[in-house]
This record gives sequence, C-alpha cells and structure tokens, in this order.
Amino acid sequence: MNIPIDYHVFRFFKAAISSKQRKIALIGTLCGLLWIIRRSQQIDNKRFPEISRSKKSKRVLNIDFIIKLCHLIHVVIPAWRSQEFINLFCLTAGLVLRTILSISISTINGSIVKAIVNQDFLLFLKRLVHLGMFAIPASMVNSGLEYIIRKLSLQFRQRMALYLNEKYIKGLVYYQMSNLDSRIPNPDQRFTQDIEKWANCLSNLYSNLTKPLLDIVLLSRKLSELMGYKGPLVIIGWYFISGIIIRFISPPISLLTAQEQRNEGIYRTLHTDIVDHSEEIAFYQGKEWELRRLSQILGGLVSHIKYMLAKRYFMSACDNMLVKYGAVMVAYGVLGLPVFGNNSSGYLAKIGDDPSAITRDFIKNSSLLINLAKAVGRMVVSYKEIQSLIGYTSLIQEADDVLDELASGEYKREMILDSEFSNSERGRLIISDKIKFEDVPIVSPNGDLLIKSISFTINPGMNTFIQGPNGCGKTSLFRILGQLWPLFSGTIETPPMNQIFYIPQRPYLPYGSLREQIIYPHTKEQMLAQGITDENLEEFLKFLKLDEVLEKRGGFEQIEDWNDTLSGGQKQRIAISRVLYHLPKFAILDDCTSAISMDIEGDIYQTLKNKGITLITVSHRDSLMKYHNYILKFDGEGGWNFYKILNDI
Ligand SMILES: Nc1ncnc2c1ncn2[C@@H]1O[C@H](COP(=O)(O)OP(=O)(O)OP(=O)(O)O)[C@@H](O)[C@H]1O
Repeated sequence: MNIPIDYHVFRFFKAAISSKQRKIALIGTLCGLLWIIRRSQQIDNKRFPEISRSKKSKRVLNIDFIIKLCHLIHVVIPAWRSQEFINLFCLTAGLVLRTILSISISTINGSIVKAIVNQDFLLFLKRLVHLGMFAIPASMVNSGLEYIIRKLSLQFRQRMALYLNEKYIKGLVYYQMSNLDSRIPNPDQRFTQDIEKWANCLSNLYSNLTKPLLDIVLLSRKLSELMGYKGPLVIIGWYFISGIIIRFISPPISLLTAQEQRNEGIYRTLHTDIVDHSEEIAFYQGKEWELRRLSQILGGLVSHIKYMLAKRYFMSACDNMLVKYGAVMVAYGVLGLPVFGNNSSGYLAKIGDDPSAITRDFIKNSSLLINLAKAVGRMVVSYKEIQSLIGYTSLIQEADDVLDELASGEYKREMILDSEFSNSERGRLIISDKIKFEDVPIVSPNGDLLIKSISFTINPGMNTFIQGPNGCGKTSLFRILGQLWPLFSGTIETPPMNQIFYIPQRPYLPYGSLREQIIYPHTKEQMLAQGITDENLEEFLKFLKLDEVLEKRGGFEQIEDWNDTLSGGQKQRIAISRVLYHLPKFAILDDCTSAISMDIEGDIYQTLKNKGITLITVSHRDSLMKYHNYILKFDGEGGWNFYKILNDI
C-alpha cells in the first residue's frame, strides 16, 4: 500500500520529540539558532553610533539606491552600441549557453549511471565520449565567462574613473574638494580604490544574478517535465523563505563596507604623507610619532575589519544552515517524491521491473536539482553582494554629487558660528587690465573674518610689496583673486588668469621631464608653437645658475621625481624659470625666494622688472622692498595700508 508523504512527515516530527534527550537537543538547537540570529544582527552602538543610527532610519535596498545605481550604470554603459553593452550581451549569451550545456551534461550523467547499473559497456563508453565532447565547449564557455566579467569590470572602472576625473579636474573643483569642502576627506581613495571595487562588484553581481535566474527558469522547466511542477516549486519556496529570514537577520553590510573604505582611505593618506614629507619627518626625528600614528589608525582599521568578519561569520553560519544543509534536506525530500510521493504508483508502474531506470532518473533529477538549488542559493546569498554594491554605490554617488555641487559653487564645511559670510557669495568679479579690490572682505572658507574690507588698485607697472604678520591674510588675498576662495562681497577687477602667474613658497614639481618643470603647465608642442626652443630654456637655467642640474641630470628629457632630488633653493629657482618662460603681465611672488641666496635674488628681481612684468611680492625680507614702488601693509589686526614708496630703483 502507498502511504502519503504527509504521514511520513508527521511521524518524523513525532519521533523527534519522543524522548527527553531529543526534546533537550531540539530546544538547544533552537536556542543556538536564535543566538546566532541575534549576534549577526547586533551593531555595537558605542563603536558605530552613526551606523546604528542609519540602520534604524535607512532601508538597505530601496528606491533611492536603484535610482543612484541606474545613474551610474548609465555612465558606464552609455549607449546600446558601446563596447560595454556588447560585452554584456556576450556575457548573457555565454550564461544561457552554460545553462544549456549543464542540462545536457546532467542528462548524459544519468545515462552513464544507467549503463553502469545495466552493465552495458558499449553504451557506457559511448556516453563517456559524449560527456568528453560536451566538456570541451563547457570549459571554453566557463573560462570565456570569467574573461568577459573581468574585462567588463575593467571597462566599468575606466568609464567611471574618466567620468569622475573630468569633473574633478574641472575649474577649481580639485582645490575646493580638499580645501573648502569637508564631505570627502580622502578624494584619492574615492577616485582610485573605491571605483575599482564598485566596478568589480557590479560586473560580478550581474553574472551572479543573471546566471541563477536563467538556471532557475531553464532548470525548473526541465525538472517539471521529469517530475512535475511540485519539485522545483518546493525548492524555490524553501529558498524564498530562507531569503526572507536572511534579509531579516543580516547586519547593515553596506554601511559597514562604506565605513571600512573610509578607514582604508585615512590609512592610505598617512602613508602618502610619509612619502611626501619624508625629509621633514627625518629632520624632526618623528619616526616614532609616525609609527605610533600608523599603528593607531591601522589598529582601528583592523578592528573594524575583524568586527565585519565576525558579522560575516554569523551571517554565513545562517546561510549555511538554511541555504546549504537545509536545502540539501529539502532536495532529498523532493528527489524521493517520484517513489514516495502521492502519485508514486503511476511512476512505479511506468518503470515496471527496471530498477536501473530509477537510478537513471534519480541521477538526472538530482543533478538538475543540485544545479537548481545552487542557482537559487546563489541568488539568496547574493544579497550580501548587493549590500556591498549599495555601500560602494553610495560612496561613488556621494563623490559625484559633491563634484556637481562644487562645480556650481556650493560647498559644505564647519562654519564659525553665526558668521555673516556663511550664506552666499554676493561679490562681483570683472575682467580688466588691472588688479583692483573694492570693499572686499578677506574671509576664510569657514567664515573667519580676517579683514573687514580692503580696497586698492595695482595698475601695470605698479610693483607692489606686501608685508604683514603670519596668518594675517596676505596669501588669502590671491586665493580670492584667483577664485579659489569665495568672494562674499565687494568688487574685484582682474586680468584674465593667463596674464597672472602665481608662485608659492613651496613650488609644485610634478613627476616628469626637466623641460616640463620649466614650462608647466604647457606641453612641448605648446612651447614650440610659441617659438621657444630648448636653447631659450637653457639660457633661463644659466641665468638662474641651474645649468649644472641640466648637465648632471642628462638634459631636458630626463624624467625624475624632482621634489626628492633638488635642493629647496633649486626648486624655488625652477619655479622662477616658469615666470621667465611664461612672461605674464603680473607675477605674484609669494615668499618664493626665501631659500634663494640674496645675490641671485636681486638679479632675479631686476631681470623680471626689466622684462616688463609687474611684480607683486609677499615677503618678510625688507631687502626686497627696493624693487617695488608700492606697499600694501597689514597690521595683523584687520587693519591695512596701501601707499607709494619713494626709494624704488
Ligand atoms: N583652506 C583654508 N581653510 C580655512 N582657513 C584657512 C585655509 N587656508 C588658510 N586659512 C587661514 O586663513 C588665514 C590667513 O592665511 P594666509 O595663508 O592668507 O596667511 P598669510 O598672511 O599669507 O601668512 P604667512 O605669512 O604665514 O604665509 C590663516 O589664519 C589660516 O589659518
């Protein structure tokens, strides 16, 4: 007599609680399960106050994320005919092909086992050859899929990096992001590693979601042909419930991932600082301080990652329980359906007295079912990947938003309380042939008022010497002139920026050739187009007593990190050579000869004056005053004075 499966299930549960020991074991298992669920969900409020707050207020996978992701996807896949879309199409086609191959291989597997049970050697050999024939395209498709996924990730990374780089190096956004805005503390990390991780996550997620989805559709169809719709439905139902449970118990991985990336950024910046300031650190003998700081930040980073690992451990314990072992149990239950299920009599009558047919069907079904279970399981587990993608997407989108806001003049940072200048820019900037400040306040980006109002005019030929105590706002004057800092009120007249050349105290020498150091930011082509040759550059270097550098370092084409290999005075002289090359109408020399010996400093000033460049010098050296005919003096308490000097030469 055929006993219905519900009866078996009832008997199983009755047996599970029949003795005292079994009851204790069952209660223990349930308590363990609850503990794991609780641990995986808990967030340390003290350690991550921000995360625990956001966890309460934010839904992880929400419409906001979808909109952000769609916007970013549009950036990396700009058109139907783009390379990225073609690759995505190839990837989808490859995934379909792989599923079709898997179905064919499971059918052959069943036939091989049947041949073994029937001891049919010829059929066994034939099926083995079949399997071999499928193995070749299957291997090629598998490796091909991996290749396309990696290529796609690289293409996504390139597109996103180009898109953000363009916005970053546009106008003065790169300056404003690190100096005026406090929202993105480590732009270097954001524009390098975060983009790479986002691109990897996106390309992997596509295949991790599409492949299982395809598998589910195709395998369920095949399985329902073989064992009715009940089998695949039970498996999918199990995973559906598991998915809901996992969704409920999962910690906010996306927020934790974003926090991890921020910590990585801080650690990376510390190392960059050590590279940039190795000499200063060495002179100050600051190695112990640096090591302490590195260890402290690394400690914080490691502790965060450990915390995430623990969270992931509890999560993956739940995953394993539900998605792996739980699913195997359910799968066996489904595989037993043809023999033990309600309709088993029909199946048993059909196979008659050929037990090998049961083996064949079992192998075929189990192979399909295992693949189906894997597919649904992958979709459920990919929830974690979706969370990581949400984390990276929020970082990239935040950078994109901040870049847009900075480009339109909006920036956010801690302001001095109640500063009247914290609202908006109301000043006027006019292009003319002179430098003129009219009722302009000098205000730092955080609203600190340095000078209430300043007015002066520097016409061509009015060489002006600017003096004043440290931090009184001398350089800030030019930050406002160059539109690096906001102009809150008043009017500024300025020549076009290509007629003003600013040289700071610490010159910037980018990695490149010696020629590029002199003509920066021009290219060699621009230099030649202006009719300037290497011989002219050599003359500048001779005048600045830098011809030795040219000879010893192997000529203008020599590429080096000039910051590390030139002395402080040599670096400042290279910066002066830029003024000789560009010959601007106005040169702002901001303490830029402080490391140059006095004798050559005088020659430099006289030569620049002779070339008709109007000099605006910020310096604490009174010896330079004689090369100027006007003086702008700050008293350090908000007062200033602009007047003519009589003793100029
Ligand atoms: N990016 C910035 N954000 C906020 N405040 C700033 C920023 N840069 C400079 N400041 C502040 O603005 C004030 C004026 O700085 P500025 O560089 O103009 O001084 P300075 O007169 O040129 O001094 P020094 O003679 O030392 O070069 C200082 O108090 C400084 O701390």
